[in-house]
Amino acid sequence: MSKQIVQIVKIGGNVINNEEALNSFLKDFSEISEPKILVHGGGRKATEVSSAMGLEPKMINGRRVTDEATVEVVTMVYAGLLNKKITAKLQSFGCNAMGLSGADANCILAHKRIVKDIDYGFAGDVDAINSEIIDVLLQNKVTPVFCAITHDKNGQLLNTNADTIASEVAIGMSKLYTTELNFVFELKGVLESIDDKDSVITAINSEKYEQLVAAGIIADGMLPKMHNCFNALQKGVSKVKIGDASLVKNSTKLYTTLSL
Ligand SMILES: Nc1ncnc2c1ncn2[C@@H]1O[C@H](COP(=O)(O)OP(=O)(O)O)[C@@H](O)[C@H]1O
Ligand SMILES: CC(=O)N[C@@H](CCC(=O)OP(=O)(O)O)C(=O)O
Repeated sequence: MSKQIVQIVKIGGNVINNEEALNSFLKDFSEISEPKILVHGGGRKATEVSSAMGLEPKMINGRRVTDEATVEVVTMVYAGLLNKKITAKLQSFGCNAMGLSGADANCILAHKRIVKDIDYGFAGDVDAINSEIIDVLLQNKVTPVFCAITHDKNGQLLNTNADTIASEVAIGMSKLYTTELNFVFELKGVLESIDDKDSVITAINSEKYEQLVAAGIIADGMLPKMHNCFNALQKGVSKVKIGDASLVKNSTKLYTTLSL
């Protein structure tokens, strides 16, 4: 018997910061009939709040350098304000959402990110997804809403790229379901030219990806996003798409599909 489909949708910080776009996206998301999981970022809001508090935001290769003060700010912004706001909005659209960090029910276990020559501070890389507990929620028609905060089981919270969380949750759930992963952001897809918002590259495989990186066409936050897309495909996720909010409504043919 074929496995049931679960839709994993990741929403980025630029859409979250636009109240109208966020409401419209969440309404469409709540209408997805299959079991679904939402993962949200909020990097833009965290940058605003950090700056207002006199902390200088620093990103390297699309990831935030997270010192002790910053991990407190991002926990307040991601696991507090944004996670609860999104959950409440989903409830208003009739979607029984439950907002979670990776520490809740040990859903997402991570370790401090160690990369040669770069100290990212309290940034996390994911080790394990508690797919059994997530499945209990799905079986009870509860929609998990994950923010970008994980933990290390020693009491340390870790700031974790939300694209990575989406991809790891999709991989983890692939044991039990056929998983489809959708990255929703403010553009229509991966663009050939960042100045031409309609120049969507509709299909990218691993070879094309390497060419696009070498040519500098894929940069900044798109680097970890694409890396996560291919990681997901290699580890059992069935479909990966990148596009704007119309992706969840199935109302557009213009988006990027990834393949190995
Ligand atoms: N070729 C490209 N196509 C689209 N976006 C790109 C490309 N290269 C770099 N980017 C940048 O990547 C950003 C998306 O990454 P990020 O900000 O991390 O997304 P999200 O909003 O999902 O968190 C885009 O806003 C854009 O500025
Ligand atoms: C370690 C790291 O980079 N964490 C990210 C988590 C939030 C995120 O990914 O938000 P977007 O999806 O809106 O970019 C950050 O703090 O920016």
